Amino acid sequence: MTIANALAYMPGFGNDFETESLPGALPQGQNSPQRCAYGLYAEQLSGSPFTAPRGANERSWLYRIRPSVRHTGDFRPHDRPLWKTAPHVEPGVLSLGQRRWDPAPWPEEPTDFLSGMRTMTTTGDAATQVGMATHVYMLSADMVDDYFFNADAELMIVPQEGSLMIFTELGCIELSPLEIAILPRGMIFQVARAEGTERARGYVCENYGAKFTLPERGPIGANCLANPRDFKTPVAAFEDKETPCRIHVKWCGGFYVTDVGQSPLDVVAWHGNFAPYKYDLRTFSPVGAIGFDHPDPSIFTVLTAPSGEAGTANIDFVIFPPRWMVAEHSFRPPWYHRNIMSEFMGLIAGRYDAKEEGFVPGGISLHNMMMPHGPDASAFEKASTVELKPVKLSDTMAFMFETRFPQMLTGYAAGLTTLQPGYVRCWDGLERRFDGTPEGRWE
Ligand SMILES: O=C(O)Cc1cc(O)ccc1O
Ligand SMILES: [Fe+2]
Repeated sequence: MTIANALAYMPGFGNDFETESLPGALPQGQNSPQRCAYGLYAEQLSGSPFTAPRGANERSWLYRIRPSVRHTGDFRPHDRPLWKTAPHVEPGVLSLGQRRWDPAPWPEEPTDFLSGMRTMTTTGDAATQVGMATHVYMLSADMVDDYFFNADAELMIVPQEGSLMIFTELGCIELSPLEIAILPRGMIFQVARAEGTERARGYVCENYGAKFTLPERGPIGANCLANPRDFKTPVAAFEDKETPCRIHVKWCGGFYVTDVGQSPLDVVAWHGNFAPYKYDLRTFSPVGAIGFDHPDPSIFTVLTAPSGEAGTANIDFVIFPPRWMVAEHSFRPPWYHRNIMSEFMGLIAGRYDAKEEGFVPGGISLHNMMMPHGPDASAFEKASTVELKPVKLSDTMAFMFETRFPQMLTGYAAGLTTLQPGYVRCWDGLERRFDGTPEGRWE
């Protein structure tokens, strides 16, 4: 990539930003001058209906070398058989149950961010803007003359291995494991490997519904959890490239490609609040049990994508970061539970406290709607008998895409050789301890 600007970010969540990569490129005092500086075209990108209430109204004004109508031609269908969109129910695949996967095998052929995308689960309906899909990406090649936009969804990218350089219409984001990026619906971008990365792997959540936003903090007050200033939006950067390029589109579950004669990443200046951003998970300030018991994992919500119903998210993005465990006279790991929401989990680094083994970095677990789960037998044994000193849980970063809807497995997910056939055996050791005495039986 040739990028006509430095890699720099502006802090804040949902701010109204302004940035220009050439002096005077951004009009002042108005959006649409009769003639824009540098011969640029003004274009509005709307991320909400024009009439959305102020707090939910998102749009940006882009000042670009060509209007984006010149960045599309005829769309040709393009096959991407491993990237699925809801509604998608694979015949013969059972989605009910508890599942766990080791990291998926790397593709034999080189793949880029688009060809390396493999869908694990889908739910809802992209066309009615409800639900989501989960994917893993595995890439060993850069997008060079290929660009992409996703009309179906906002994208959350959660790297697990390798660093990415994401060049969007509004600027560049360098993204490494323990960071996440959000790319707004419809925004054109390109993904390459950052310097020093040969291959990269991670998780993606496609959010078909309302955009991710910060959860309310309630009685926690004005600070902690994810703080707004730790969200970073890139400054304007543009690519002035007049050679044949392709723009790929995902639209209502279909994939299409169109040829253009130049780079669509030609935005020299922009202002507004519909913009990509990244967030470093290490800046999340967890608030937890400093007395006793184990709170609901919603205390670790980084971002939530609301549905129309209060407190019932289309998606909650929750992390399990390093933290002190100090609860007294308590079983400290997650309790056994059944959840009306469904839980897709990934492990970015280290170990997860509810599972002694078998859940490894790059792996996935799925505990679908109302499916019972909790600590494996050895984690139960250990947590039930350990001396309850303050303990630092370090070297750990798991996350959860939790949705109000059941998640449907794809044929790819169900057929992976890395699907662990004996996962449910991890609870086999949870024997009867009831023997009629208040102490129970602990050998
Ligand atoms: O199932 C899981 O491991 C995720 C989870 C963690 C927790 O601390 C409480 C509930 C929950 O679903
Ligand atoms: Fe759970």
